[in-house]
Amino acid sequence: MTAPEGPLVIGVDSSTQSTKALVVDAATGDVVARGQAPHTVSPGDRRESDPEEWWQALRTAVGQCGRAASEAAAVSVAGQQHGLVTLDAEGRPVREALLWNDVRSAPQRDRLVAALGGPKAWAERVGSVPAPAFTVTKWAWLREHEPEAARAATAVRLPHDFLTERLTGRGATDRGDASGTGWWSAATESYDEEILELAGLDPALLPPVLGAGEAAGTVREADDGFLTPGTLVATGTGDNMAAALGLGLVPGQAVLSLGTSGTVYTVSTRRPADPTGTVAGFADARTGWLPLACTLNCTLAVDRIAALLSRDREDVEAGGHVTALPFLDGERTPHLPYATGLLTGLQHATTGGQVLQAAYDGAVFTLLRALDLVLAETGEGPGDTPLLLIGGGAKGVAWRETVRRLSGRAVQVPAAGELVALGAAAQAAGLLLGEDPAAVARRWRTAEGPSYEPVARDEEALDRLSAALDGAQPLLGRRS
Ligand SMILES: Nc1ncnc2c1ncn2[C@@H]1O[C@H](COP(=O)(O)OP(=O)(O)O)[C@@H](O)[C@H]1O
Ligand SMILES: O=C(CO)[C@@H](O)[C@H](O)COP(=O)(O)O
Repeated sequence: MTAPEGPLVIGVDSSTQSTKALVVDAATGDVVARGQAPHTVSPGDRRESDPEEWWQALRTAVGQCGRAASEAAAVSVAGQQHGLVTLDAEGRPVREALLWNDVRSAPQRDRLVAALGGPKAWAERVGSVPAPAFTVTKWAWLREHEPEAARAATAVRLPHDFLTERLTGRGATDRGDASGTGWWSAATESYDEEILELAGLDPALLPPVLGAGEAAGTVREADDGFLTPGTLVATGTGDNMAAALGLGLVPGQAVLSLGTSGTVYTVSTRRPADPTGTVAGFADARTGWLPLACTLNCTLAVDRIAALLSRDREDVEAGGHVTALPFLDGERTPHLPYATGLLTGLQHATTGGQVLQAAYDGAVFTLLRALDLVLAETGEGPGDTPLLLIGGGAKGVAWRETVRRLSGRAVQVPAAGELVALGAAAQAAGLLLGEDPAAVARRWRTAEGPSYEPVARDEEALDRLSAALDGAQPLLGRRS
């Protein structure tokens, strides 16, 4: 390997299933070392993970990068959004973190939405109508179901700022991830005291929200050698905000990310405020906005259906009229927290491969429907640049071909696979070099990769999926 041209920086992606770490040459964007360590998520209706495991996974993944990691001059941590981390006075988790895909807080969500005056009030004030994913609903759930745990919390954090604090010893968060809590107002760009009061959360438990380009601190002495004490630590951000940075995204470009969650988003200079709640009006990790829609059932749901059918995930077949809405664990987009999966149109002639293809179609359909609304929030047209396909699923041919067939758009798959970790690395490089991190990523050419021409949109499948969703609303919306 050639010697790096510039200083080294570390980008960390602490997402739902694993932590990934990259050591990157800040001058060229070349990845000089990488590491990865898995996370455990509790099964059943709980979606919880131990923050201590994230910390150990971060140490393992960075440790796998070897000497390059200890030579790095700056580091940044991006994390799965929304998770509720509660800490005691010693900085230890009071209990496991409640994750973004845990829908048990749906009743608390409904009560909070009503208490502030309904969806429109939330959209105008916070930028988003909270889904049960949002941290504020999880805090309300905790206070109701485990009041002793809520009382024991002396600090409330998001996943990425918990990890950043472990590195620096100082609490801090950023506007991007703060915008997914539900208690940060997009209108005033500050914590909303009325909402905190409604949720029963003392603002003193929250970290300061740092501005774009500020440092969270430096790696503290106590950290026994896996990073060099004094290394600069950037604010970090939510994983979707980091991927937007990592792609150097500009208004007019749209992203479809296929991971544990499915997300569609773009960046915008206009502050989003969608009262239907489909589009979350997140802040980005700079000074702009990140209108985004998120589904709960993406790669894991389709992989589960492949496993039920005993098929490889690529073993799909075209044809037939089977329709699947793979809402295995409730769904966020559309807002159907109590939904379960639906299969309709099965016939004697239906094959297993067609059922699997139907699951892909169902997962992609909900994302593409939401993408139209995401783009509408920017006030600009749909744009004619290719749809950027990222996340673990972007490696799959079945995913890519389903997106092409149901979108009718050109699709580009960035060759750089780890856009969240790269975005965090770009943030670290931006801090170190005094540059805009998105400009750093554009200089690194992270979005480049094979492009696939548009194909005719499969209107028949889209109509069938729309009809199935509309027809099944009463069934899918019911609380069992
Ligand atoms: N070669 C592949 N083809 C299709 N899907 C893949 C491939 N490799 C990984 N995946 C999918 O990627 C998912 C993980 O994506 P990732 O973006 O890393 O998740 P997260 O960030 O939510 O932890 C897995 O659930 C798996 O289904
Ligand atoms: O809740 C959201 C976005 O609002 C999710 O996108 C989470 O941020 C989790 O991301 P992955 O682990 O699937 O990347």
